[in-house]
Amino acid sequence: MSTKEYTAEEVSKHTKEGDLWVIIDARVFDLSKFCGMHPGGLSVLLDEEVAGQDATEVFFGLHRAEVLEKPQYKRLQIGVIRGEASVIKAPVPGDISKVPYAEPTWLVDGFHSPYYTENHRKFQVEVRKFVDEFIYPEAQIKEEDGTRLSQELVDRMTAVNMHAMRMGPGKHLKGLTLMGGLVKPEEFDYFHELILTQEIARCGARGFGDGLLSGKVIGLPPVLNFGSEELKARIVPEVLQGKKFICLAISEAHAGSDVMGLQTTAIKSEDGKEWIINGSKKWITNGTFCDYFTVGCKTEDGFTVILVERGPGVETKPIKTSYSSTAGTAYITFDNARAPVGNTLGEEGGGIFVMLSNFNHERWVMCCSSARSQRAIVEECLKWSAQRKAFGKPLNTLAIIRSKLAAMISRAESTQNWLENITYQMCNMSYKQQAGKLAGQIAFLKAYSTSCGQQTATDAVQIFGGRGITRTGMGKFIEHAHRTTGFDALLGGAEDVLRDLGVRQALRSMPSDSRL
Ligand code: HEM
Repeated sequence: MSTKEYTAEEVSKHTKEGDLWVIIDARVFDLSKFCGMHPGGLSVLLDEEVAGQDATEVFFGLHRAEVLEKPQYKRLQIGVIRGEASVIKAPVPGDISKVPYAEPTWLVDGFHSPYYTENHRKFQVEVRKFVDEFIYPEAQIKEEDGTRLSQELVDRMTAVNMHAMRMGPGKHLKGLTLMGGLVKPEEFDYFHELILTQEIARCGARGFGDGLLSGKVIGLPPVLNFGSEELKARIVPEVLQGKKFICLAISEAHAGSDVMGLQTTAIKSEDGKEWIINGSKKWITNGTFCDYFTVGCKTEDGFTVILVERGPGVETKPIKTSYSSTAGTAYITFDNARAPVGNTLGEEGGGIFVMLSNFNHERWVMCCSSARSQRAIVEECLKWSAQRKAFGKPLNTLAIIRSKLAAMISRAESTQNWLENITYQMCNMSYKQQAGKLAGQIAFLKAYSTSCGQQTATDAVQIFGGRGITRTGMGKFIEHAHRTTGFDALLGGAEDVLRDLGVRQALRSMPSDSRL
């Protein structure tokens, strides 16, 4: 990048097609060759308030700051304005945003939290750097081109044992070096996991977020908690090292939230050594590229969960959903597929228990990312409404816009605060206590956070106008959030089902001796 100095007067001499300069944030750009290729057209650049002038305000009203950081545009800069300094800072990997409410309060200067230790804080710093440097750039590319995440990124995550950390605290972390030794395996708790999940959610790429092996986050726990020692020894290390991939295959064309309505069957072979599985599964995240499938099946004794390996009789086809195919969402058919009886997870007929024990953690993970995604939208709206002018004034001078911002901020803050409270309970309750006491709390929080997320996305579209429904440019994250918040609201249980579950749990523990 050239640091050659110019005066505003020198720049003002270059105002024609073929000889066109502009100033943006004290930086001088030569657009002479580029102006014919400018996606916004030539005429806007030849405007007398733009050509040869300081176009900072108009530029930032129309482009995301990252445009100037792209190599093909960065090289258009030929110098700087003498005696002036740039004020708009390019984001540095790992930075904490200074925009109000863009970060949860525990990361904001001057705020305190009873929940996060020094170790959580150090962990957050390292995870954010990792995400900004390695995950964010790939997320943006893959969300668009729809291809599967790269093995290079999988391996980078393995090097710091991120796949294992995403499974939460537990025995599977024993002996592993986490984040270069920053956290001891026995100290890793649900707040570390919350941090990890929320930092990844900042990428604003919902399909990629699922493509980043979220199938493993929900598909591996039944193996870890209910698989035989032999099965775990064979499967778990290669999955946590990113060499093999696993997903959870429960929902079907026939039934989703109604687990007992599932129709995929598993019957024993004549010699009793194998399961023979027939049926289909739908909307299976990561299914297109998985080696292992944690499958819910109807068996003689009821409902049983079985680990099926990719092989004869197993076929996966991509399903086109409204988010990116990088998520690997699949329709899976099992036609006389076989799995050893030793691959049964939990008791035969005890599949409901296996599933239910999985749901709390799965839903809590979704709450973590939903809370953080909402906050990212709040940041986008605060920035946009400050830099965009309408009727000659910034958008945020309009009371109706401020009212929408108030509602968005309140939703993001309340979701995060409730989430942190539940996370604290998880850190302090036994597994059994969590199952008994937190299923309702987590179900309510999941329904609450995803309904907040949907409302915030809808409000954000109103604030961004046409850009909120445009896949590139200023409103690209708003368009994306609006198109994909519905996934959060469905996966892991539809909102109404979860609210009802929460109330039914509460009713079960109503004291019989209480009266008005
Ligand atoms: C270094 C200088 C510039 C570069 C590299 C540049 C690049 C771009 C790019 C990549 C887009 C596509 C949309 C996006 O990705 O954000 C765009 C759109 C646009 N640009 Fe520029 N631009 C420059 C300067 C300007 C200036 C000075 C104006 C002044 C009016 C301008 C007006 C527009 C308009 C009106 C659009 C269409 C925006 C929309 O569709 O919402 N550009 N520009």
